[in-house]
Amino acid sequence: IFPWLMSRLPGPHKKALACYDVLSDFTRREIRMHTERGIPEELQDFIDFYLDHIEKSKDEPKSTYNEDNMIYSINDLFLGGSETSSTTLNWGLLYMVANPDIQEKVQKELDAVLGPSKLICYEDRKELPYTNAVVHEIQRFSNIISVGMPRVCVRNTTMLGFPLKKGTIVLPNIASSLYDPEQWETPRQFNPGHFLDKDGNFVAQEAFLPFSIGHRVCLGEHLARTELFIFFANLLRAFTFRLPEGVTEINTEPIQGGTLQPHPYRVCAIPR
Ligand code: HEM
Repeated sequence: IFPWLMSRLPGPHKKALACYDVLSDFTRREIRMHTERGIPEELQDFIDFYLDHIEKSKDEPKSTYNEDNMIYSINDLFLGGSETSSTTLNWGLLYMVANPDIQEKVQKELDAVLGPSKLICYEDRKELPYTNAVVHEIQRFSNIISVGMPRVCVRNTTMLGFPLKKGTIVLPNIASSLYDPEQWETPRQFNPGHFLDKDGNFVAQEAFLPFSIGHRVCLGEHLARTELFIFFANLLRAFTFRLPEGVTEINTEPIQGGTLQPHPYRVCAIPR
């Protein structure tokens, strides 16, 4: 909120700021490599498109397209796009260890539908309703964001009948939809049945909002959904996940932080 002040105050945030600088240096080097090779006729990636846009809007005095903003945007994609997906998968493996019957059912479905050498793609989810339901339930139950990004009302308004004054800060409570007892049969239990009808077909749910909703909905939603499905299905096709010998307790309580993380845990990945 006060970047100038924060960079001068001592404290643990200094480490985070130093990591951010390392990331920015990496991004700056990538941009330099692009400018040195020149913008190709056929634009290849995000940096090419952004550089092209800086060039096209250079005569617009109010343009916000500049190198600093490009660095912030690229860093946002790295930060928003890496920890979220890996934390969700981290939860997913923990839930599989805690629910070996569900893990086995996913593996049976994968074995029955996919050939052993077939590369798994996102389209396959249509033939794999149970696996798809499990991936959705991992996201619902782990609720990694829990409270979304703050919003400020730009004018006086009402929400669900409550008056809100201009300037009021509103925090979307994502957990309230992911755990809503009126929307989910067993909101506080890991239950892939939340996304299945009585015949075992996948059913999308309106209250499933881990990526939030509206104009500023997660930009990487589609990428994240694709990654989660493909990574999870590949992991369960190749391995069975079990607790190491002698370990009997599983802690599924989250550590509070930027995202809700599982406590560090050990599992055995047994090749199938
Ligand atoms: C499991 C994975 C992910 C979850 C649960 C998630 C969740 C969210 C949520 C709740 C928001 C806030 C939306 C709002 O302000 O209302 C958000 C924003 C955003 N996410 Fe994700 N995200 C995930 C993966 C990704 C990936 C893979 C990328 C990109 C590579 C990404 C990029 C972004 C960006 C750029 C924003 C800001 C959008 C804006 O303010 O307009 N996210 N995400």
